[in-house]
Amino acid sequence: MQFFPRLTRQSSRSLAQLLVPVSRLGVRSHSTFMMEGTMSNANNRLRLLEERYATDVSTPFPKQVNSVMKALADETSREFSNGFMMISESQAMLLHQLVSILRPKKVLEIGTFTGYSAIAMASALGPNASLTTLELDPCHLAVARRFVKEARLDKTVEFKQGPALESILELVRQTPRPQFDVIFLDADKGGYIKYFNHIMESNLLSDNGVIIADNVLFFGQVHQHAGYDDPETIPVSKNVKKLAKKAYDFNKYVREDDRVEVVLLPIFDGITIIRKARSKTVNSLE
Ligand SMILES: C[S@@+](CC[C@H](N)C(=O)[O-])C[C@H]1O[C@@H](n2cnc3c(N)ncnc32)[C@H](O)[C@@H]1O
Repeated sequence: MQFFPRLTRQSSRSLAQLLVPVSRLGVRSHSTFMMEGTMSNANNRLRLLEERYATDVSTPFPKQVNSVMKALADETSREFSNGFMMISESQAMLLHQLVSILRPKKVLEIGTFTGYSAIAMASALGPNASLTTLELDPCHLAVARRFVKEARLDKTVEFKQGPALESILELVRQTPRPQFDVIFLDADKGGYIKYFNHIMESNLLSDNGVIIADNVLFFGQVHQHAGYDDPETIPVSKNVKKLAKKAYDFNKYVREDDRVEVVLLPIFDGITIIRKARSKTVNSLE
């Protein structure tokens, strides 16, 4: 049940090369690799190097957004003490790739922060497609708006400021009621079950749509709630433990909900991909 790859005997020779301060790795902070202080683990350092390698050999974002995204990531890491909330570059590349494959007409993001994931997804949308993103904090939103404009995506991205639940209810009241083909769930972990239920009950997810829920292995702590003891566990704050428990509850909840089928991927900080169970879709033959 290891999230990070274990070092083998052969790879241990290169361990010395990995024992460098994280600051010298030239990486920015993000949610994938935990907060400072948990970086003492050699496996984590290996993972950071792999992340850099992975982005190097992946197709960069389209030219018109690439430099904007770099500037946004730099500013977020520099100006926000909680900059680690932003997804990593390779996770952003994955979202961009998924949107390119799925070709959604409508995307909903719950948890904008400074707009990094919104730009990653919106820059993959086709003409006439749109992304709506929900954010509580006006300071986060101000940065997001500025960079979305800079990326020339301001006609594609719609922002809604306020508690996500209120914005979801506002969407439910719209006529016609929108349906989303991709929903990226990345706000307060304690709200995940509530948001998921409103999405399902109000039919905000299209029949072939997907919900992508982030941080479902919250800082490597969630599996421990399920009784998977990790002898190398790193002490974490009460708050991290509390939020991990919320992620644990969400994972259990969606797994037991027969309206949906789910797969939890042990990549990044854990992502779950959720779709409607075939028997529950309008076009079902059953
Ligand atoms: C993990 S960050 C989102 C990161 C973003 N998707 C990215 O990759 O850059 C979570 C965001 O959700 C926002 N948030 C927290 N609680 C919220 C709520 N109840 N309603 C709306 N947004 C909320 C936070 O202010 C924060 O900006």
